[in-house]
Amino acid sequence: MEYPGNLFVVAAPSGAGKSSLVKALLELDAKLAVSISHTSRAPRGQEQHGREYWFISPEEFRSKVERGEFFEWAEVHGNLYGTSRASIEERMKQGEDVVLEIDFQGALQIKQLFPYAVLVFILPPSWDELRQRLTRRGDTAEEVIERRMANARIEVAQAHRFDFVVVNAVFETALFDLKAIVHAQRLKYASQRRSKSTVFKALDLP
Ligand SMILES: Nc1nc2c(ncn2[C@@H]2O[C@H](COP(=O)(O)OP(=O)(O)O)[C@@H](O)[C@H]2O)c(=O)[nH]1
Ligand SMILES: Nc1ncnc2c1ncn2[C@@H]1O[C@H](COP(=O)(O)OP(=O)(O)O)[C@@H](O)[C@H]1O
Repeated sequence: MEYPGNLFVVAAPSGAGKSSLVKALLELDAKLAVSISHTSRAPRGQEQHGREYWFISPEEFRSKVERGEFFEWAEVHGNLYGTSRASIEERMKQGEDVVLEIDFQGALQIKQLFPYAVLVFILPPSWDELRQRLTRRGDTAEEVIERRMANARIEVAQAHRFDFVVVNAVFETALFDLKAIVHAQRLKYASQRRSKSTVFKALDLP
């Protein structure tokens, strides 16, 4: 499948800082939009239906899977998550850029479907720091933290299948790396079209 916009996929073990980094990236870059996923997990804290996720029941999720409404879906930490076609197709058809913040299984499914998608894996600087971030966030029970730490080892073992790996030690440095990846991809894509105006647009020099 091919659409005219760029597609960026960001994955990371839980607590590595993916949501904070993508949020900061979106604030800096008005041309990027994040896709809102569907999930069968219950909302946490201040989360709102249609803002962080579309929260639906496991039964609704399964019937959407059967109707072929997802580009990809996966079970993560015991809950179901998926990227619906409706959430990104329209935007991509318009040639706009989309970021998917999903787990590594979903990222690899997206790469099969959209070989031009740019896959970025966010790494924590150490296992200890990952545990501390999960604990500091304060919304995750101790036994859940243990499960996430165990999953993190499985997830990090897949990092070599990604196009880029960004280490989130110092937040601003990791954000800078992400910005560089987005910029480079835009430029590469624009130059493939061999038009000066698209190259200038990608460089923010319209
Ligand atoms: N495959 C897939 N994974 C998703 C999707 N949406 C979120 N995830 C992943 O599901 C995992 C759990 O997310 P969440 O429940 O928000 O918890 P968090 O890891 O603490 O932020 C994270 O790795 C997300 O990236 C999706 O649409 N598809
Ligand atoms: N570079 C960093 N240094 C220290 N803490 C960070 C850094 N990046 C993110 N955090 C913090 O770590 C916790 C997990 O980040 P979050 O973005 O929720 O992770 P994820 O979406 O990957 O689960 C949050 O409390 C966040 O503020």
